Amino acid sequence: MTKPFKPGLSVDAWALAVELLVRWLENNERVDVLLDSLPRSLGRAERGRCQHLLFGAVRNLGRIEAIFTPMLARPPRTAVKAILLIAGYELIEGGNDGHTARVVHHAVEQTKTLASQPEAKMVNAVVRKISAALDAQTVPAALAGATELANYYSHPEWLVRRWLAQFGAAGARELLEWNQKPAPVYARWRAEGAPAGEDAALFVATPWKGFYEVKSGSWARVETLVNDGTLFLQDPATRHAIDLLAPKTGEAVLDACAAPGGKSLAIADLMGSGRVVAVDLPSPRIDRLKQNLSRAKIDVALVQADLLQIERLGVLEECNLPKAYDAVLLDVPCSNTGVMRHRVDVKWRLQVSDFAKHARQQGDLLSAAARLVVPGGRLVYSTCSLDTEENMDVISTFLEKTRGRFTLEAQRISQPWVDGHDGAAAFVLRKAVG
Ligand SMILES: C[S@@+](CC[C@H](N)C(=O)[O-])C[C@H]1O[C@@H](n2cnc3c(N)ncnc32)[C@H](O)[C@@H]1O
Repeated sequence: MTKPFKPGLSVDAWALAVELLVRWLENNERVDVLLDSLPRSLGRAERGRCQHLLFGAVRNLGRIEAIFTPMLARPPRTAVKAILLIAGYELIEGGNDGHTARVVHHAVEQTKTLASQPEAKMVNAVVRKISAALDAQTVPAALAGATELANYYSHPEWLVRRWLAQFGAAGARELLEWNQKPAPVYARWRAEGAPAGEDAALFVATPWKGFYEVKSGSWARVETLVNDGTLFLQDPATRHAIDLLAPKTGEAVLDACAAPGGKSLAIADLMGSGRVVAVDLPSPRIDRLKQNLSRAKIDVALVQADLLQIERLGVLEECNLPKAYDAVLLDVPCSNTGVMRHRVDVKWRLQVSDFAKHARQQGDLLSAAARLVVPGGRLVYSTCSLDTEENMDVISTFLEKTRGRFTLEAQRISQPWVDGHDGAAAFVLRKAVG
C-alpha cells in the first residue's frame, strides 16, 4: 500500500496516480471522486499529469492486464498492479527514442519507494515484457470476435457482445476506438457572441453552435470564465435535449432531474424570462446544482424532492410553484454508455443487469414527469445512453401505457462514431389537449 497524502508534502504526480489507482482497484471509488480528493495544494500541472495517468491506466486496464497476468506466478499486490498498469499505459502512449527504457527505469525506481526492492526487480522484468508484447500486438482484423476486441480495446467482453449485436461489427469497432481516445473538454459559451480578444486563443471552434473545445494549457483562464458564468463545461451532445424542448420566453419549464444543472442553465439562457423549476433528489449533487443555477440570468427555483413522490406529497404547491408545465425535461440516470470516453471507469462498473434496472426506473420517472405536463405541452425524455433498452424501448412502453395521451413528435440520437461527440438520445412527446 502506498503512503497516504500528507498536507504540504511535496509529491509527484506519478506516485499520486498510483495511490489513486490503488484506491480505485481496492474500493472501486469513482475516479472523479478520487481526483477531487487530491490535495488542494497540488499544482495545476501535477494534477493534470496525475489525472492523465490515472485515466489512461483505467481506460487501458483490460489490455494491459491481459498481457501481464499470464506472466506472473501469482497476482501482484495492489500497489504493484497499479504500477504495472500506469507503466503499461505510458508504453501504449509511446514516446521518443529511449521511451521504453525511461518507463522501465522510472517504474522500477518508484516500486523501490512505493513497494519493495524484490518487487522492483519483478517490475523491471515484467514492464520490459509488456513493452515487447505491445510491440507485437496488431489491431484486430475486421471480423475479429468479441474476446479479441474486448482485450485489445479494453472493454468487458459482455459489453462488446452487446454492441456487436446493436451496432454491427463496424459500429462497435468505431465505438471501442472512440472510447479509448482521451476526451477533449468542451464548453458552452454563455456570454453574448463568441470568445473574443485574448480568450479567442483558448478555444477551438466546433461545428456545433455555441460550443468550443478548450485547448490544453488554457485551464487557468478557463476556470475564471467558468466561475464568472461566461461559460459552462458541457459536451455538444447535451444540445439535443434542449433543442427538442425548445423553451420559449414566458413559459413555465420544469427540469425534473436537474443536478448538476447543465441543462437547467441552458434552458434559462434560452428563455430570457419565464419560470424555470429545477428538481432533484436531496443529495450532495444539489450543492453543485445551486452553484450552477446562481449563474443563470433568470430566476430558477430549486426543489429538493423525489420526482416519484412530488405529486402525492404536494411539494410544488407547498413551494408556491405551478403544478403543471408547458415543457418538462426528464434527463434520466442511465448506463452512461454514450459518455464512456469521458467517464473512463463506467465500463468496468456496469453490469448487464443494470440496463433493465435503469429502464424500470426510467419508465417510472417518465410516468411521474408526464403528470406534470399541461394539456398540449411537451415532455422531453433524454439519456446519455446508446442502448435501445434505455431509449426507444422506454418510449415504446410509455406510449403503449398512456394509450394515445402522448404522441412522439421527434427524436434525436447521437452516436459518437457518427457525430464526433458524446452519445445521447432525446425524444419529444406531446401531451394531448383533451
Ligand atoms: C443524468 S443526471 C441529470 C443531469 C442534468 N440534467 C444536467 O444536465 O446537469 C440524472 C439526475 O437524476 C436525478 N434523479 C434520480 N432519481 C430521481 C428522482 N426520483 N427524483 C428526482 N431526481 C432524480 C439524479 O440525482 C441525477 O442528478
